[in-house]
Amino acid sequence: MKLRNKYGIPSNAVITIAGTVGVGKSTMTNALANALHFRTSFEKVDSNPYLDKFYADFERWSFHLQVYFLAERFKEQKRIFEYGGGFIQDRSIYEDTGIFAKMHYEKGTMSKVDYETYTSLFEAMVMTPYFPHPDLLIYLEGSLDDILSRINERGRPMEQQTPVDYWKEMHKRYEDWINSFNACPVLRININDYDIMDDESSVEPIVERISDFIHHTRLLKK
Ligand SMILES: Nc1ncnc2c1ncn2[C@@H]1O[C@H](COP(=O)(O)OP(=O)(O)O)[C@@H](O)[C@H]1O
Ligand SMILES: Nc1ncnc2c1ncn2[C@H]1C[C@H](O)[C@@H](COP(=O)(O)O)O1
Repeated sequence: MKLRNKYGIPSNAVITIAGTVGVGKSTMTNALANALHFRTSFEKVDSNPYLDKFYADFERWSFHLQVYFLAERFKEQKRIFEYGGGFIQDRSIYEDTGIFAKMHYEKGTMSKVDYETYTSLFEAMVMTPYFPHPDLLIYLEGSLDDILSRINERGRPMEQQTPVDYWKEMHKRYEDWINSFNACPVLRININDYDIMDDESSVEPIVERISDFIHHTRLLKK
């Protein structure tokens, strides 16, 4: 029996996976999409025309990269809407502004005027009643050491060449961000509490938690 039926997950649900770089979002996106027979929405990394340049020179490319990600995520949002849901999404649009753009502005690698332009574009596109929020945001959390090991193990050169302080700053910001995030319901999962790489069946307890969560929050909405 499909796990989706067993746990009564609505076929139109939209679940977004959030968390810092390297924490395991893409891996979780694939595992959940396979288990639930949902479609996936991934962010563009290999074909991203700005990412390498951005890591080589934050100041020069941070605005370009944010605008690129915003456009890509918005197109994905439209695709999800057109299919009528049933998606697992790798990273939420909220992290672009709440983590990345804010961090680069506050660290001085994005100018004030660029940040304001970006923020007003984000608000015009996202903070409207027409933008559907996900049914659930799964927040993956883990220790900085575990995450640094995963970044190294994955081996994207531009991330490995980035100073550890960058990932440390991001890790701290993620914790602060999730503690005040309220755009949609949040399910927090510690990366030490599952092992989907070695044991595919360990996704089932996660599906069960998702089911409890979605049913609870849908009941509250009624
Ligand atoms: N549950 C897990 N257990 C062990 N390693 C994992 C797990 N999830 C992801 N990884 C490894 O961590 C690295 C980063 O995972 P990835 O899913 O690409 O992270 P993200 O999408 O959050 O950047 C990859 O090398 C991946 O194989
Ligand atoms: N909005 C963003 N600003 C800067 N960098 C970003 C943004 N969104 C993603 N990224 C970077 C971080 C990683 O190097 C890659 C992919 O992210 P991952 O968490 O590994 O899926 O893009």
